Amino acid sequence: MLNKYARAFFTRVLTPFAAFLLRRGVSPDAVTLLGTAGVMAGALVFFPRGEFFWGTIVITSFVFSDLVDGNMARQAGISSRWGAFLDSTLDRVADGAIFGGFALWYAGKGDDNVLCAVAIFCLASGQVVSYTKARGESIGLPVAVNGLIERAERLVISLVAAGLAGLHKFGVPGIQVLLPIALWIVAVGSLITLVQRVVTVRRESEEADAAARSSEAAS
Ligand SMILES: CCCCCCCC/C=C\CCCCCCCC(=O)OC[C@H](COP(=O)(O)O[C@@H]1[C@H](O)[C@H](OP(=O)(O)O)[C@@H](O)[C@H](O)[C@H]1O)OC(=O)CCCCCCC/C=C\CCCCCCCC
Ligand SMILES: Nc1ccn([C@@H]2O[C@H](COP(=O)(O)O)[C@@H](O)[C@H]2O)c(=O)n1
Ligand SMILES: [Mg+2]
Ligand SMILES: [Mg+2]
Repeated sequence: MLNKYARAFFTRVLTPFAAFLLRRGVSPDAVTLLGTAGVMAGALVFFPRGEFFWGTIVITSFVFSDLVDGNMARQAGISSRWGAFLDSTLDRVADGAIFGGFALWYAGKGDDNVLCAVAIFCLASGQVVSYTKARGESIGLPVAVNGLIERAERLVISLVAAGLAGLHKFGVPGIQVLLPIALWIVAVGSLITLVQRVVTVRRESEEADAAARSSEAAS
């Protein structure tokens, strides 16, 4: 939903910044790499220590690079297969660091095995959700479904909750409960999305196989 409705808005807002970077000689690949490094640092330095507010601030400063890199490539007319591969692959790395950071907190000082497991489930299911689309497309299917919770939703739900939960350290009472709630929502939403995508791939692959068999029989 966010990919559909919010992308146009962010494209308008970020286009001047992307043009500025291009004028300064920065490449889209450099933005992809630097953005991922920033997200990883924010997630792995701050989240395992329970510093959710500062971790979210650092991650938010870098995560929008994922919208800037493609914007730069399109403006400069240099969109490439390599760029698409690098972008998607490093998305997986960044997501691993974010949910891994939550899991490390709950495995350590956060001391909650159930939430540690939920965070690991969010990490794994998010990766599998993205894989279903990539693998389906690689075998020639359209995978014409996005599903309930795509990457943008996973990030917005968990980061808004983490940022607000982090305000607990500044004296806001009770607010830390938002992070467990968000992780449960992302876990359940990702499971539903996974089922939606698998069902779609199953239907599309049966249709494609049937069409191939009938054209073989006809010839
Ligand atoms: C006192 C307040 C303290 C709290 C501070 C909190 C502040 C802010 C908190 C959060 C901000 C989070 C922003 C997150 C933005 C995410 C942007 C982003 O990276 O989106 C990426 C997404 C997908 O891009 P790609 O096409 O490159 O990726 C593809 C995708 O990954 C596919 O995976 P799949 O979806 O299938 O699982 C892969 O299959 C594919 O390979 C891959 O290429 O981009 C978009 O979707 C575009 C839309 C982005 C919309 C972002 C909306 C942000 C909206 C609001 C944030 C601000 C909220 C502020 C709240 C403040 C609370 C008090
Ligand atoms: N280093 C890069 C990054 C991205 N691209 C191209 O942009 C597409 C992704 O667009 P986003 O708005 O989601 O970032 C990607 O598929 C590539 O075509 C690129 O060329 N180089
Ligand atoms: Mg990108
Ligand atoms: Mg991306």
